[in-house]
Amino acid sequence: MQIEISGIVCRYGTTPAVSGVDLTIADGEFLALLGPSGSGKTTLLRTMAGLETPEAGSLHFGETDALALPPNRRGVGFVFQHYALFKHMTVADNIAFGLTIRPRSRRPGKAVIAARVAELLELVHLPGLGQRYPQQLSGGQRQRVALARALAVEPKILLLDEPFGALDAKVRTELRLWLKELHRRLGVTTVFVTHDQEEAMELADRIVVMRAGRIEQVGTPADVYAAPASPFVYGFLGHANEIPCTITAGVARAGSVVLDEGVALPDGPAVAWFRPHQVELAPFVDGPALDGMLVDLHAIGPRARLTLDHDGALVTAELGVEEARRHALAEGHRCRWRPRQVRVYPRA
Ligand SMILES: Nc1ncnc2c1ncn2[C@@H]1O[C@H](COP(=O)(O)OP(=O)(O)OP(=O)(O)O)[C@@H](O)[C@H]1O
Repeated sequence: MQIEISGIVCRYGTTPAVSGVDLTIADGEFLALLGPSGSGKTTLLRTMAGLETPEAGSLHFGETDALALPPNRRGVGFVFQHYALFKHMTVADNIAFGLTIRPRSRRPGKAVIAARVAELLELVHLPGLGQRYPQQLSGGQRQRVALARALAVEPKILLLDEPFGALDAKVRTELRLWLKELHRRLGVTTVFVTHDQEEAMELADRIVVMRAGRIEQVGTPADVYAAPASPFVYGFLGHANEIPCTITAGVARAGSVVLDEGVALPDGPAVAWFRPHQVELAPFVDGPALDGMLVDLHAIGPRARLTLDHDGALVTAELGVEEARRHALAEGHRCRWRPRQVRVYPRA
């Protein structure tokens, strides 16, 4: 089911939460809403579910005006961060819940519901656990039950609000892969909220980066990572370094080092951003370098992480442990370095 969001504005009292969002989500797409706390992700998701009413804008699911429908008529399945399972019901009854509360005319018979529950338990890899209660399951298992419950009513749209937020890192990673596979099999249009850029990168077909109630950038994970539209997006997608630079006729320089030769910005001061793995240490084959004092050096598995003090700004570099060893580095040493690649933005 395609989702068409146009000019959505939401406010809590006088607090703006979503300030004019336009977005088209394709049928079958897996879309991540990514952004810092308070950027409006959850409010936008809840608006799609019908749990918030926007003060302006329109929302269509296919040709249908979704805002004209109550939540239970929108054909959406919803999963929250904290497994909102009914504690006094078995896993099977939890999963069946959405079907059993349907009006008699649309309610399937008991045998059909039991078969559907068994099928969903298989789907979420929990066969045979239907008679347990939620407290007899691990956190990861409870989230899978929550997902099975959301899927029971065969939603056209699945809305997930930090579904793995409360779980530990290992279980999160497992469930991510599992969710990706599930989405591939079912093809349900899925929108999920996360503030974890790695989760968004790994799962989503497209990422919507939100900031203060607005969309800052929309694109595939590769696009957003390779070409962040703003320093905000750049900084949000992973560890980032920034150094001042000067632009002259489209060439960005820091000291005598040419950082980029094709900058579409006017002459004058600007800021060059780069990632730790894009830092190169001398000896280079050729060319000038920047100066830095090594203030910290430690290895994390096969990678070495260095912190350089460059004119009072701290720059993080990351290289292979072997390469770091070849440079015979030690804290307190001066290094010559340069970024291999940068993105240049106007000075804020
Ligand atoms: N029930 C509420 N009452 C008043 N203000 C609210 C309410 N819910 C959210 N807000 C405010 O609306 C803004 C957007 O909140 P929202 O929860 O949508 O952001 P978010 O990006 O999902 O954040 P998080 O990642 O922390 O969940 C914030 O300023 C928040 O403080």
